[in-house]
Amino acid sequence: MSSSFATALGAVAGLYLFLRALLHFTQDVKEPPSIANAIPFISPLIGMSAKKAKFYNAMRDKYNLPIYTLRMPGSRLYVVNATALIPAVQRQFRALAFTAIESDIAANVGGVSKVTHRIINRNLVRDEGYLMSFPKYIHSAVSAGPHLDAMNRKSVEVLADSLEALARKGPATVKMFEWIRHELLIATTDGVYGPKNPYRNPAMEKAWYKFEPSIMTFVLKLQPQLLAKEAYQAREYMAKTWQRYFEEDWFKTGSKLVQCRVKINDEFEISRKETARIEVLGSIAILSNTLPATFWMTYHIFSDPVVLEDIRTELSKGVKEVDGVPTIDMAHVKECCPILLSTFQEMFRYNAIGVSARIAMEDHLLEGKYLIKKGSTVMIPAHVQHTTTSIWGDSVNEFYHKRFVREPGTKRPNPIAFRGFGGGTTLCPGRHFATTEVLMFSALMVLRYDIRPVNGTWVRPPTDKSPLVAAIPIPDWDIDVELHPRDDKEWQVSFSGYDKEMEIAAEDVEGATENLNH
Ligand code: HEM
Repeated sequence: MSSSFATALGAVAGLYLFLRALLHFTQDVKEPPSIANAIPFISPLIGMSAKKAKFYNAMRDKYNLPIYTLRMPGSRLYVVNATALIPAVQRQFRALAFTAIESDIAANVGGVSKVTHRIINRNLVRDEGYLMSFPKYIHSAVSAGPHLDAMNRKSVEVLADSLEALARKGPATVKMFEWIRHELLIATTDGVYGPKNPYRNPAMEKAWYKFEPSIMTFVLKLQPQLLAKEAYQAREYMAKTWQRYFEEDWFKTGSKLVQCRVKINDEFEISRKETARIEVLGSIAILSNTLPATFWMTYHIFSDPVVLEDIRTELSKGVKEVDGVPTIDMAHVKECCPILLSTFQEMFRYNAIGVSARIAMEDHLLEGKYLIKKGSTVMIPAHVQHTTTSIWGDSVNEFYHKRFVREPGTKRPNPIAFRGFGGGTTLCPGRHFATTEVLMFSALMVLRYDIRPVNGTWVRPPTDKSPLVAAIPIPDWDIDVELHPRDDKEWQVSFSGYDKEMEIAAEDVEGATENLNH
Protein backbone atom coordinates (compact mmCIF):
# COMPACT_ATOMS: atom_id res chain seq x y z
CA MET A 1 0.00 0.00 0.00
CA SER A 2 1.50 3.36 -1.01
CA SER A 3 1.90 5.86 1.77
CA SER A 4 -0.32 8.47 0.06
CA PHE A 5 -3.12 5.93 -0.30
CA ALA A 6 -2.73 4.99 3.37
CA THR A 7 -2.87 8.68 4.34
CA ALA A 8 -6.05 9.21 2.30
CA LEU A 9 -7.63 6.13 3.82
CA GLY A 10 -6.71 7.35 7.29
CA ALA A 11 -8.22 10.77 6.56
CA VAL A 12 -11.50 9.23 5.34
CA ALA A 13 -11.65 6.97 8.43
CA GLY A 14 -10.90 9.97 10.66
CA LEU A 15 -13.61 12.06 8.99
CA TYR A 16 -16.08 9.21 9.29
CA LEU A 17 -15.37 8.80 13.02
CA PHE A 18 -15.62 12.55 13.50
CA LEU A 19 -19.03 12.68 11.78
CA ARG A 20 -20.29 9.72 13.81
CA ALA A 21 -19.17 11.39 17.02
CA LEU A 22 -20.70 14.72 15.93
CA LEU A 23 -24.00 13.03 15.17
CA HIS A 24 -23.95 11.13 18.46
CA PHE A 25 -23.15 14.11 20.65
CA THR A 26 -25.57 16.50 18.96
CA GLN A 27 -28.53 14.10 19.07
CA ASP A 28 -30.53 14.52 22.28
CA VAL A 29 -31.72 11.23 23.81
CA LYS A 30 -35.24 12.64 23.94
CA GLU A 31 -35.34 13.24 20.17
CA PRO A 32 -36.91 10.52 18.03
CA PRO A 33 -34.25 7.88 17.18
CA SER A 34 -31.88 8.91 14.42
CA ILE A 35 -31.72 6.42 11.51
CA ALA A 36 -30.11 5.99 8.08
CA ASN A 37 -26.67 6.92 9.39
CA ALA A 38 -24.44 4.54 7.39
CA ILE A 39 -22.71 7.69 6.12
CA PRO A 40 -23.61 10.28 8.77
CA PHE A 41 -25.59 13.28 7.41
CA ILE A 42 -25.30 11.97 3.83
CA SER A 43 -27.18 8.65 3.69
CA PRO A 44 -30.65 10.27 3.99
CA LEU A 45 -29.84 12.58 1.06
CA ILE A 46 -28.74 9.64 -1.08
CA GLY A 47 -31.83 7.62 -0.09
CA MET A 48 -34.22 10.47 -0.82
CA SER A 49 -32.83 11.29 -4.23
CA ALA A 50 -32.70 7.62 -5.23
CA LYS A 51 -36.07 6.46 -3.90
CA LYS A 52 -38.03 9.75 -3.78
CA ALA A 53 -41.44 9.27 -2.06
CA LYS A 54 -40.74 5.54 -1.59
CA PHE A 55 -37.80 6.32 0.72
CA TYR A 56 -40.13 6.95 3.68
CA ASN A 57 -41.85 3.60 3.15
CA ALA A 58 -38.50 1.85 3.06
CA MET A 59 -37.52 3.51 6.35
CA ARG A 60 -40.83 2.57 7.94
CA ASP A 61 -40.48 -1.05 6.86
CA LYS A 62 -36.85 -1.31 7.95
CA TYR A 63 -37.02 0.36 11.38
CA ASN A 64 -40.71 0.19 12.37
CA LEU A 65 -40.60 3.34 14.52
CA PRO A 66 -43.53 5.68 15.38
CA ILE A 67 -41.34 8.70 14.53
CA TYR A 68 -37.67 9.03 13.61
CA THR A 69 -34.98 11.61 12.95
CA LEU A 70 -33.10 12.06 9.68
CA ARG A 71 -29.94 14.10 10.19
CA MET A 72 -28.73 16.07 7.17
CA PRO A 73 -26.18 18.82 6.72
CA GLY A 74 -27.55 21.77 8.72
CA SER A 75 -31.03 20.33 9.22
CA ARG A 76 -33.08 17.72 11.01
CA LEU A 77 -36.21 16.05 9.69
CA TYR A 78 -38.59 14.21 12.01
CA VAL A 79 -40.72 11.80 10.01
CA VAL A 80 -44.02 10.57 11.45
CA ASN A 81 -45.10 6.99 10.82
CA ALA A 82 -47.65 6.43 13.60
CA THR A 83 -51.18 7.55 12.70
CA ALA A 84 -51.77 8.23 16.40
CA LEU A 85 -49.12 10.97 16.36
CA ILE A 86 -50.74 12.91 13.49
CA PRO A 87 -53.40 14.69 15.61
CA ALA A 88 -50.65 15.56 18.12
CA VAL A 89 -48.64 17.30 15.38
CA GLN A 90 -51.71 19.04 13.93
CA ARG A 91 -52.84 20.28 17.35
CA GLN A 92 -49.55 22.18 17.73
CA PHE A 93 -50.17 24.41 14.74
CA ARG A 94 -48.35 27.32 16.36
CA ALA A 95 -45.28 25.46 17.66
CA LEU A 96 -45.15 23.32 14.49
CA ALA A 97 -46.15 25.78 11.82
CA PHE A 98 -46.98 25.43 8.13
CA THR A 99 -47.09 29.21 7.76
CA ALA A 100 -43.27 29.40 7.99
CA ILE A 101 -43.07 27.24 4.87
CA GLU A 102 -45.76 29.21 3.04
CA SER A 103 -43.96 32.46 3.79
CA ASP A 104 -40.73 31.14 2.21
CA ILE A 105 -42.72 29.93 -0.80
CA ALA A 106 -44.19 33.42 -1.30
CA ALA A 107 -40.68 34.86 -1.43
CA ASN A 108 -38.90 32.14 -3.39
CA VAL A 109 -41.60 30.85 -5.72
CA GLY A 110 -43.86 33.88 -6.09
CA GLY A 111 -40.94 36.30 -6.02
CA VAL A 112 -42.83 38.85 -3.89
CA SER A 113 -41.00 42.06 -2.93
CA LYS A 114 -39.24 42.49 0.41
CA VAL A 115 -42.03 44.78 1.63
CA THR A 116 -44.70 42.19 0.81
CA HIS A 117 -42.65 39.42 2.34
CA ARG A 118 -42.36 41.39 5.56
CA ILE A 119 -46.16 41.71 5.67
CA ILE A 120 -46.64 37.99 4.99
CA ASN A 121 -43.94 36.99 7.46
CA ARG A 122 -45.23 39.13 10.33
CA ASN A 123 -47.08 37.33 13.16
CA LEU A 124 -46.55 33.97 11.47
CA VAL A 125 -48.27 31.99 14.21
CA ARG A 126 -50.60 34.61 15.67
CA ASP A 127 -54.23 34.84 14.67
CA GLU A 128 -53.82 38.39 13.35
CA GLY A 129 -51.01 37.39 10.92
CA TYR A 130 -51.62 37.35 7.15
CA LEU A 131 -51.19 33.60 6.68
CA MET A 132 -53.11 32.65 9.82
CA SER A 133 -55.97 34.92 8.67
CA PHE A 134 -56.05 33.54 5.13
CA PRO A 135 -58.32 30.50 5.77
CA LYS A 136 -60.89 32.73 7.50
CA TYR A 137 -60.98 35.14 4.57
CA ILE A 138 -61.67 32.44 1.99
CA HIS A 139 -63.84 30.15 4.15
CA SER A 140 -67.23 31.35 2.84
CA ALA A 141 -66.01 31.05 -0.77
CA VAL A 142 -64.97 27.40 -0.59
CA SER A 143 -67.41 25.90 1.95
CA ALA A 144 -70.93 24.62 1.22
CA GLY A 145 -73.15 27.49 0.15
CA PRO A 146 -74.03 29.76 -2.76
CA HIS A 147 -70.47 30.89 -3.58
CA LEU A 148 -69.02 27.39 -3.81
CA ASP A 149 -72.13 26.33 -5.68
CA ALA A 150 -71.66 29.09 -8.28
CA MET A 151 -67.98 28.24 -8.76
CA ASN A 152 -68.77 24.54 -9.13
CA ARG A 153 -71.58 25.22 -11.58
CA LYS A 154 -69.39 27.35 -13.81
CA SER A 155 -66.65 24.72 -13.96
CA VAL A 156 -69.05 21.86 -14.57
CA GLU A 157 -70.85 23.80 -17.33
CA VAL A 158 -67.53 24.44 -19.06
CA LEU A 159 -66.64 20.74 -18.83
CA ALA A 160 -70.07 19.62 -20.02
CA ASP A 161 -70.04 22.03 -22.98
CA SER A 162 -66.59 20.93 -24.02
CA LEU A 163 -67.47 17.22 -23.84
CA GLU A 164 -70.65 17.95 -25.81
CA ALA A 165 -68.71 19.73 -28.57
CA LEU A 166 -66.24 16.85 -28.72
CA ALA A 167 -69.01 14.24 -28.95
CA ARG A 168 -70.53 16.12 -31.92
CA LYS A 169 -67.34 15.38 -33.87
CA GLY A 170 -67.55 11.60 -33.32
CA PRO A 171 -64.67 9.41 -32.17
CA ALA A 172 -61.39 11.17 -31.40
CA THR A 173 -57.84 10.12 -30.57
CA VAL A 174 -56.09 12.12 -27.85
CA LYS A 175 -53.10 11.98 -25.54
CA MET A 176 -54.98 11.26 -22.34
CA PHE A 177 -52.99 13.31 -19.81
CA GLU A 178 -52.47 16.24 -22.15
CA TRP A 179 -56.14 16.34 -23.06
CA ILE A 180 -57.48 15.95 -19.49
CA ARG A 181 -55.15 18.55 -18.04
CA HIS A 182 -56.27 21.08 -20.66
CA GLU A 183 -59.97 20.37 -20.03
CA LEU A 184 -59.54 20.68 -16.27
CA LEU A 185 -57.28 23.72 -16.46
CA ILE A 186 -59.83 25.67 -18.47
CA ALA A 187 -62.85 24.55 -16.43
CA THR A 188 -61.16 25.15 -13.06
CA THR A 189 -59.83 28.57 -13.93
CA ASP A 190 -63.07 29.69 -15.60
CA GLY A 191 -64.83 28.75 -12.34
CA VAL A 192 -62.37 30.73 -10.25
CA TYR A 193 -61.46 33.71 -12.46
CA GLY A 194 -64.67 34.29 -14.43
CA PRO A 195 -65.16 35.66 -17.97
CA LYS A 196 -61.78 37.43 -17.99
CA ASN A 197 -59.95 34.22 -17.06
CA PRO A 198 -56.34 34.81 -18.21
CA TYR A 199 -55.90 31.06 -18.86
CA ARG A 200 -58.24 31.39 -21.85
CA ASN A 201 -55.17 32.79 -23.57
CA PRO A 202 -53.13 29.76 -24.80
CA ALA A 203 -49.90 31.66 -23.98
CA MET A 204 -50.89 31.69 -20.30
CA GLU A 205 -51.64 27.96 -20.34
CA LYS A 206 -48.30 27.32 -22.00
CA ALA A 207 -46.54 29.48 -19.41
CA TRP A 208 -48.11 27.44 -16.61
CA TYR A 209 -46.84 24.17 -18.11
CA LYS A 210 -43.36 25.70 -18.43
CA PHE A 211 -43.33 27.02 -14.86
CA GLU A 212 -44.88 24.16 -12.89
CA PRO A 213 -42.30 21.37 -13.40
CA SER A 214 -39.52 23.66 -12.10
CA ILE A 215 -41.21 24.86 -8.92
CA MET A 216 -38.71 22.88 -6.80
CA THR A 217 -35.84 24.90 -8.30
CA PHE A 218 -37.55 28.03 -6.96
CA VAL A 219 -38.38 26.45 -3.57
CA LEU A 220 -34.74 25.44 -3.03
CA LYS A 221 -33.44 28.78 -4.36
CA LEU A 222 -31.23 27.02 -6.92
CA GLN A 223 -30.74 30.13 -9.06
CA PRO A 224 -33.88 29.63 -11.19
CA GLN A 225 -32.95 32.62 -13.40
CA LEU A 226 -30.03 30.51 -14.62
CA LEU A 227 -30.99 26.89 -14.01
CA ALA A 228 -34.67 27.13 -14.92
CA LYS A 229 -34.57 30.06 -17.29
CA GLU A 230 -37.73 29.23 -19.24
CA ALA A 231 -39.69 28.60 -16.04
CA TYR A 232 -38.45 31.90 -14.64
CA GLN A 233 -39.53 33.78 -17.77
CA ALA A 234 -42.88 31.98 -17.65
CA ARG A 235 -43.41 33.10 -14.05
CA GLU A 236 -42.63 36.69 -14.93
CA TYR A 237 -45.03 36.53 -17.87
CA MET A 238 -47.78 35.15 -15.60
CA ALA A 239 -47.15 37.82 -12.96
CA LYS A 240 -47.52 40.55 -15.64
CA THR A 241 -50.74 38.97 -16.90
CA TRP A 242 -52.18 38.78 -13.39
CA GLN A 243 -51.20 42.38 -12.76
CA ARG A 244 -53.46 43.50 -15.61
CA TYR A 245 -56.27 41.22 -14.35
CA PHE A 246 -56.18 42.83 -10.91
CA GLU A 247 -55.43 46.41 -11.92
CA GLU A 248 -58.29 46.41 -14.44
CA ASP A 249 -60.63 45.06 -11.71
CA TRP A 250 -61.47 42.00 -13.84
CA PHE A 251 -61.47 39.90 -10.67
CA LYS A 252 -64.80 41.53 -9.79
CA THR A 253 -66.47 39.35 -12.42
CA GLY A 254 -64.75 36.23 -11.03
CA SER A 255 -65.67 33.93 -8.15
CA LYS A 256 -66.05 34.91 -4.54
CA LEU A 257 -62.76 33.04 -3.96
CA VAL A 258 -60.66 35.39 -6.09
CA GLN A 259 -62.48 38.38 -4.61
CA CYS A 260 -61.68 37.18 -1.07
CA ARG A 261 -58.05 36.82 -2.04
CA VAL A 262 -57.95 40.43 -3.21
CA LYS A 263 -59.78 41.53 -0.04
CA ILE A 264 -57.20 40.05 2.31
CA ASN A 265 -54.37 41.60 0.28
CA ASP A 266 -56.08 45.00 0.24
CA GLU A 267 -56.66 44.85 3.99
CA PHE A 268 -53.02 43.93 4.63
CA GLU A 269 -51.98 46.76 2.30
CA ILE A 270 -50.45 44.53 -0.35
CA SER A 271 -50.48 46.28 -3.73
CA ARG A 272 -52.29 44.92 -6.78
CA LYS A 273 -48.92 44.41 -8.46
CA GLU A 274 -47.88 42.14 -5.60
CA THR A 275 -51.32 40.50 -5.50
CA ALA A 276 -50.45 39.42 -9.03
CA ARG A 277 -47.35 37.57 -7.79
CA ILE A 278 -49.35 35.92 -5.01
CA GLU A 279 -51.85 34.72 -7.63
CA VAL A 280 -49.08 32.71 -9.32
CA LEU A 281 -49.07 30.74 -6.06
CA GLY A 282 -52.87 30.59 -6.15
CA SER A 283 -52.55 28.73 -9.45
CA ILE A 284 -50.35 26.13 -7.77
CA ALA A 285 -53.05 25.41 -5.17
CA ILE A 286 -55.83 25.34 -7.73
CA LEU A 287 -54.19 23.40 -10.56
CA SER A 288 -51.22 21.30 -9.43
CA ASN A 289 -53.27 18.47 -7.93
CA THR A 290 -56.64 18.78 -9.65
CA LEU A 291 -55.21 18.04 -13.09
CA PRO A 292 -53.26 14.82 -12.31
CA ALA A 293 -56.01 13.65 -9.90
CA THR A 294 -58.50 13.73 -12.78
CA PHE A 295 -56.10 11.84 -15.01
CA TRP A 296 -55.64 9.03 -12.44
CA MET A 297 -59.35 8.89 -11.68
CA THR A 298 -60.10 8.43 -15.39
CA TYR A 299 -57.32 5.86 -15.68
CA HIS A 300 -58.56 3.75 -12.76
CA ILE A 301 -62.17 3.79 -13.94
CA PHE A 302 -61.61 2.97 -17.61
CA SER A 303 -58.71 0.55 -17.23
CA ASP A 304 -60.80 -1.88 -15.15
CA PRO A 305 -64.11 -3.11 -16.67
CA VAL A 306 -65.47 -4.01 -13.22
CA VAL A 307 -64.90 -0.50 -11.87
CA LEU A 308 -66.40 1.01 -15.03
CA GLU A 309 -69.47 -1.19 -14.88
CA ASP A 310 -70.11 -0.56 -11.16
CA ILE A 311 -69.83 3.20 -11.58
CA ARG A 312 -71.88 3.27 -14.79
CA THR A 313 -74.70 1.36 -13.09
CA GLU A 314 -74.68 3.75 -10.15
CA LEU A 315 -74.67 6.86 -12.33
CA SER A 316 -77.25 5.57 -14.82
CA LYS A 317 -79.86 5.41 -12.04
CA GLY A 318 -79.73 9.22 -11.88
CA VAL A 319 -80.16 9.89 -15.60
CA LYS A 320 -83.54 11.33 -16.51
CA GLU A 321 -84.60 11.60 -20.12
CA VAL A 322 -86.81 14.60 -20.91
CA ASP A 323 -87.97 14.94 -24.54
CA GLY A 324 -85.10 12.71 -25.65
CA VAL A 325 -82.49 14.77 -23.75
CA PRO A 326 -80.63 12.67 -21.16
CA THR A 327 -79.92 14.77 -18.04
CA ILE A 328 -77.72 13.99 -15.05
CA ASP A 329 -78.14 15.97 -11.85
CA MET A 330 -75.04 17.05 -9.95
CA ALA A 331 -76.72 16.18 -6.64
CA HIS A 332 -77.11 12.56 -7.80
CA VAL A 333 -73.41 12.30 -8.66
CA LYS A 334 -72.36 13.75 -5.31
CA GLU A 335 -74.89 12.15 -3.00
CA CYS A 336 -76.03 8.85 -4.54
CA CYS A 337 -72.85 7.35 -5.99
CA PRO A 338 -70.85 5.86 -3.11
CA ILE A 339 -68.73 3.71 -5.42
CA LEU A 340 -67.69 6.72 -7.50
CA LEU A 341 -66.73 8.64 -4.33
CA SER A 342 -64.93 5.59 -2.95
CA THR A 343 -62.98 5.24 -6.21
CA PHE A 344 -61.97 8.88 -5.88
CA GLN A 345 -60.66 8.32 -2.35
CA GLU A 346 -58.97 5.08 -3.34
CA MET A 347 -57.32 6.96 -6.23
CA PHE A 348 -55.73 9.20 -3.58
CA ARG A 349 -54.83 6.34 -1.28
CA TYR A 350 -53.14 4.52 -4.13
CA ASN A 351 -51.37 7.43 -5.84
CA ALA A 352 -50.81 10.28 -3.38
CA ILE A 353 -47.23 11.30 -2.67
CA GLY A 354 -47.89 14.48 -0.67
CA VAL A 355 -45.88 15.23 2.45
CA SER A 356 -47.36 17.57 5.06
CA ALA A 357 -44.44 19.56 6.44
CA ARG A 358 -44.22 21.78 9.52
CA ILE A 359 -41.39 23.95 10.85
CA ALA A 360 -40.70 23.85 14.63
CA MET A 361 -40.88 27.46 15.81
CA GLU A 362 -39.57 26.45 19.26
CA ASP A 363 -38.33 23.34 21.05
CA HIS A 364 -41.40 21.19 21.60
CA LEU A 365 -42.00 17.93 23.46
CA LEU A 366 -44.46 16.10 21.20
CA GLU A 367 -46.95 14.11 23.28
CA GLY A 368 -44.67 14.88 26.27
CA LYS A 369 -42.29 12.30 24.82
CA TYR A 370 -40.40 13.25 21.66
CA LEU A 371 -38.19 16.31 21.59
CA ILE A 372 -38.69 18.32 18.38
CA LYS A 373 -35.90 20.87 18.11
CA LYS A 374 -36.48 24.47 17.07
CA GLY A 375 -35.81 25.07 13.36
CA SER A 376 -36.28 21.42 12.37
CA THR A 377 -38.96 20.09 10.00
CA VAL A 378 -41.69 17.60 10.93
CA MET A 379 -42.99 15.58 8.00
CA ILE A 380 -46.08 13.40 7.57
CA PRO A 381 -45.76 11.49 4.25
CA ALA A 382 -49.21 10.54 2.93
CA HIS A 383 -47.81 7.49 1.18
CA VAL A 384 -46.68 5.97 4.48
CA GLN A 385 -50.18 6.28 5.96
CA HIS A 386 -51.78 5.00 2.77
CA THR A 387 -49.68 1.83 2.65
CA THR A 388 -49.82 0.69 6.27
CA THR A 389 -51.18 -2.86 6.36
CA SER A 390 -52.54 -2.57 9.91
CA ILE A 391 -54.87 0.20 8.66
CA TRP A 392 -55.91 -0.98 5.21
CA GLY A 393 -55.59 -4.76 5.61
CA ASP A 394 -53.96 -7.38 3.42
CA SER A 395 -55.29 -5.79 0.23
CA VAL A 396 -53.21 -2.67 0.96
CA ASN A 397 -51.24 -2.97 -2.29
CA GLU A 398 -54.30 -3.46 -4.51
CA PHE A 399 -56.52 -0.80 -6.02
CA TYR A 400 -59.91 -1.71 -4.55
CA HIS A 401 -62.52 0.76 -5.78
CA LYS A 402 -65.09 -0.08 -3.08
CA ARG A 403 -62.66 0.25 -0.15
CA PHE A 404 -64.32 3.43 1.15
CA VAL A 405 -67.94 2.35 0.65
CA ARG A 406 -69.57 2.10 4.05
CA GLU A 407 -71.30 -1.26 4.33
CA PRO A 408 -73.34 -2.07 7.44
CA GLY A 409 -71.30 -4.25 9.81
CA THR A 410 -67.90 -3.36 8.30
CA LYS A 411 -65.36 -1.30 10.23
CA ARG A 412 -64.28 1.91 8.54
CA PRO A 413 -60.50 2.42 8.25
CA ASN A 414 -59.22 5.17 10.56
CA PRO A 415 -60.13 8.38 8.63
CA ILE A 416 -57.04 10.14 10.01
CA ALA A 417 -54.88 7.79 7.91
CA PHE A 418 -56.43 9.22 4.72
CA ARG A 419 -54.11 12.12 3.81
CA GLY A 420 -55.20 12.99 0.26
CA PHE A 421 -55.98 16.57 1.28
CA GLY A 422 -53.63 16.88 4.25
CA GLY A 423 -55.20 17.65 7.61
CA GLY A 424 -55.50 19.91 10.66
CA THR A 425 -55.61 23.69 10.30
CA THR A 426 -54.07 23.47 6.83
CA LEU A 427 -56.46 20.85 5.51
CA CYS A 428 -57.03 21.73 1.86
CA PRO A 429 -59.83 24.32 1.76
CA GLY A 430 -60.37 23.67 -1.96
CA ARG A 431 -61.25 19.99 -1.51
CA HIS A 432 -65.00 20.41 -2.06
CA PHE A 433 -64.50 22.41 -5.23
CA ALA A 434 -61.89 20.01 -6.58
CA THR A 435 -63.85 16.89 -5.62
CA THR A 436 -67.00 18.13 -7.35
CA GLU A 437 -65.07 18.90 -10.50
CA VAL A 438 -63.24 15.57 -10.65
CA LEU A 439 -66.41 13.58 -9.87
CA MET A 440 -68.45 15.46 -12.47
CA PHE A 441 -65.82 15.06 -15.18
CA SER A 442 -65.61 11.34 -14.36
CA ALA A 443 -69.40 10.99 -14.34
CA LEU A 444 -69.82 12.69 -17.73
CA MET A 445 -67.05 10.59 -19.25
CA VAL A 446 -68.49 7.34 -17.90
CA LEU A 447 -72.01 8.14 -19.09
CA ARG A 448 -71.07 9.58 -22.44
CA TYR A 449 -67.90 7.86 -23.61
CA ASP A 450 -65.96 4.65 -23.92
CA ILE A 451 -62.19 5.10 -23.75
CA ARG A 452 -59.79 2.59 -25.33
CA PRO A 453 -56.02 2.72 -25.43
CA VAL A 454 -54.83 2.92 -29.03
CA ASN A 455 -52.43 0.02 -28.54
CA GLY A 456 -55.21 -2.19 -27.13
CA THR A 457 -54.06 -2.61 -23.52
CA TRP A 458 -54.05 -0.33 -20.51
CA VAL A 459 -50.59 -0.01 -18.98
CA ARG A 460 -50.19 2.16 -15.90
CA PRO A 461 -47.45 4.75 -16.55
CA PRO A 462 -44.81 4.95 -13.82
CA THR A 463 -44.36 8.23 -11.91
CA ASP A 464 -40.66 8.06 -11.05
CA LYS A 465 -39.87 11.29 -12.91
CA SER A 466 -42.72 13.30 -11.38
CA PRO A 467 -41.56 16.44 -9.53
CA LEU A 468 -42.19 16.07 -5.79
CA VAL A 469 -44.10 19.33 -5.43
CA ALA A 470 -47.70 18.20 -5.84
CA ALA A 471 -49.68 15.79 -3.67
CA ILE A 472 -50.50 13.68 -6.76
CA PRO A 473 -47.79 12.68 -9.23
CA ILE A 474 -47.91 13.18 -12.97
CA PRO A 475 -47.40 10.16 -15.26
CA ASP A 476 -43.93 9.65 -16.78
CA TRP A 477 -45.47 9.11 -20.21
CA ASP A 478 -48.82 9.81 -21.79
CA ILE A 479 -51.36 7.25 -23.05
CA ASP A 480 -52.80 7.55 -26.57
CA VAL A 481 -56.51 6.79 -26.26
CA GLU A 482 -59.59 6.72 -28.47
CA LEU A 483 -62.69 8.48 -27.15
CA HIS A 484 -65.90 6.93 -28.49
CA PRO A 485 -69.20 8.73 -27.78
CA ARG A 486 -71.72 6.10 -26.59
CA ASP A 487 -74.68 7.79 -28.30
CA ASP A 488 -75.43 10.78 -30.50
CA LYS A 489 -77.75 12.53 -28.06
CA GLU A 490 -77.22 15.99 -26.63
CA TRP A 491 -76.71 15.63 -22.88
CA GLN A 492 -77.44 18.09 -20.12
CA VAL A 493 -76.37 18.59 -16.52
CA SER A 494 -78.88 19.90 -13.99
CA PHE A 495 -78.10 21.48 -10.62
CA SER A 496 -80.76 20.93 -7.99
CA GLY A 497 -80.33 22.76 -4.72
CA TYR A 498 -77.26 24.05 -2.97
CA ASP A 499 -74.12 22.08 -2.38
CA LYS A 500 -73.71 19.80 0.57
CA GLU A 501 -70.25 18.97 1.85
CA MET A 502 -69.10 15.42 1.21
CA GLU A 503 -67.14 13.30 3.67
CA ILE A 504 -63.71 13.42 2.06
CA ALA A 505 -61.14 14.08 4.79
CA ALA A 506 -61.21 13.03 8.47
CA GLU A 507 -62.29 16.57 9.38
CA ASP A 508 -65.49 16.08 7.32
CA VAL A 509 -66.40 12.98 9.34
CA GLU A 510 -68.28 13.92 12.49
CA GLY A 511 -66.33 13.09 15.64
CA ALA A 512 -63.26 11.73 13.80
CA THR A 513 -61.01 14.68 14.71
CA GLU A 514 -60.99 17.58 17.12
CA ASN A 515 -61.95 21.06 15.97
CA LEU A 516 -58.76 23.10 15.54
CA ASN A 517 -60.36 26.40 14.52
CA HIS A 518 -58.33 29.32 15.75
C1 HEM B 1 -57.43 17.28 -6.18
C2 HEM B 1 -57.12 18.52 -5.87
C3 HEM B 1 -56.38 18.98 -4.65
C4 HEM B 1 -55.59 18.28 -3.79
C5 HEM B 1 -55.19 16.81 -3.83
C6 HEM B 1 -55.13 19.20 -2.78
C7 HEM B 1 -54.31 18.87 -1.72
C8 HEM B 1 -53.84 19.75 -0.76
C9 HEM B 1 -52.93 19.41 0.31
C10 HEM B 1 -52.35 18.01 0.54
C11 HEM B 1 -52.70 20.53 1.02
C12 HEM B 1 -51.73 20.69 2.21
C13 HEM B 1 -52.41 20.38 3.51
C14 HEM B 1 -51.43 20.13 4.65
O1 HEM B 1 -50.21 20.21 4.51
O2 HEM B 1 -51.93 19.83 5.71
C15 HEM B 1 -53.47 21.60 0.42
C16 HEM B 1 -53.48 22.89 0.86
C17 HEM B 1 -54.16 23.90 0.24
N1 HEM B 1 -55.02 23.78 -0.84
FE1 HEM B 1 -55.42 22.10 -1.89
N2 HEM B 1 -55.64 20.44 -3.06
C18 HEM B 1 -56.42 20.34 -4.19
C19 HEM B 1 -57.13 21.36 -4.81
C20 HEM B 1 -57.22 22.64 -4.32
C21 HEM B 1 -58.02 23.68 -4.91
C22 HEM B 1 -58.93 23.51 -6.13
C23 HEM B 1 -57.82 24.80 -4.15
C24 HEM B 1 -58.44 26.16 -4.29
C25 HEM B 1 -59.67 26.35 -4.70
C26 HEM B 1 -56.88 24.47 -3.10
C27 HEM B 1 -56.42 25.35 -2.13
C28 HEM B 1 -55.50 25.02 -1.14
C29 HEM B 1 -54.95 26.00 -0.20
C30 HEM B 1 -55.23 27.50 -0.19
C31 HEM B 1 -54.10 25.29 0.68
C32 HEM B 1 -53.28 25.86 1.85
C33 HEM B 1 -54.13 25.78 3.10
C34 HEM B 1 -53.55 26.54 4.29
O3 HEM B 1 -52.39 26.92 4.27
O4 HEM B 1 -54.28 26.76 5.26
N3 HEM B 1 -56.54 23.15 -3.23
N4 HEM B 1 -54.16 21.09 -0.66
